[in-house]
Amino acid sequence: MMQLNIKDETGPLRAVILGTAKSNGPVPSPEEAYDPKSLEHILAGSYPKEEDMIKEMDAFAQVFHKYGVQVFRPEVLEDCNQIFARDIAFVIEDKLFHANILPDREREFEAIHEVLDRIDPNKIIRPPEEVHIEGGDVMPSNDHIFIGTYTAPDYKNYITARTNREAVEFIRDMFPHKTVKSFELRKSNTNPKENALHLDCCFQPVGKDKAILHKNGFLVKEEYEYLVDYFGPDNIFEIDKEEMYQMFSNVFSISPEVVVSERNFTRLNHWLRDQGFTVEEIPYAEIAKQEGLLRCSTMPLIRE
Ligand SMILES: NC(=[NH2+])NCCC[C@H](N)C(=O)O
Repeated sequence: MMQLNIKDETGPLRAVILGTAKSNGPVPSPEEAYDPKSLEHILAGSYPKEEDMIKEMDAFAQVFHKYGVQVFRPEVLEDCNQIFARDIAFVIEDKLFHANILPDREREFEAIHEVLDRIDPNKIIRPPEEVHIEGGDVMPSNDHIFIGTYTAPDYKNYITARTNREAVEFIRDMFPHKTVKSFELRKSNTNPKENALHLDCCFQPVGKDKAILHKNGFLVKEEYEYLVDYFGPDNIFEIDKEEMYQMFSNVFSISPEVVVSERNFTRLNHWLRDQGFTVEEIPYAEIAKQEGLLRCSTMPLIRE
């Protein structure tokens, strides 16, 4: 049996699910897109090629190998986009939550059965149907859990709004001893520069006390300021609209000292090194075209 353990975003990683770009399917039609950045590339004829994305994910797997992390891959389903393992499930402490994801993406969950079979069934939890929640919006931080959400009355008009009010209440009930703090995120179905698809598209803790943050991703000023206060203004790396579009906040921590980042994120990688981090740079610009990056492609199972 596998003992799940996730308390934060940066503890030393021991086991992870890494998505796969194999049999990703044909280029979707504009109507099939469920995020504005994919839509942009579908319309421009620059949608990423499977072979290029496979290479990028191989480079990511190599880094895990280098650090001795146990890596699970989903079973490859035919013509199914399984890159973003983050959203289909998430682990908090010793429980794995089966996300109530966008119906277009539901098939992806069954493909992680190799991992599910190793987990005590009592530790696998499926929230009730009315709870919409995806792992990209959920971030445990020791005695806190941060959740990205969208609760305005036009929620159902946004295919980019994936985590609802019921989800915040559900997580609160599950973890009564933790502070569950929610953040209203800016949503756009058509403009990727005005869309924080998930919380990890505008915010990401790094190390023990630092964070990458994008102000415009948040709809409520006080909620953004809560995070600035939580980490302290000097510990925040604020990114602009263009950097958020490139997904600067979607890097991935292997430990409090080691961050995997995209090789073109010059300003961020420089800052990280200045702060004493080891930065493992890999190419991930093709996958970035689908509005997800490194954190989105992983689903951590065990951190120490
Ligand atoms: N955790 C994330 N930010 N995941 C990104 C998922 C991107 C994917 N195109 C979607 O719209 O579902």
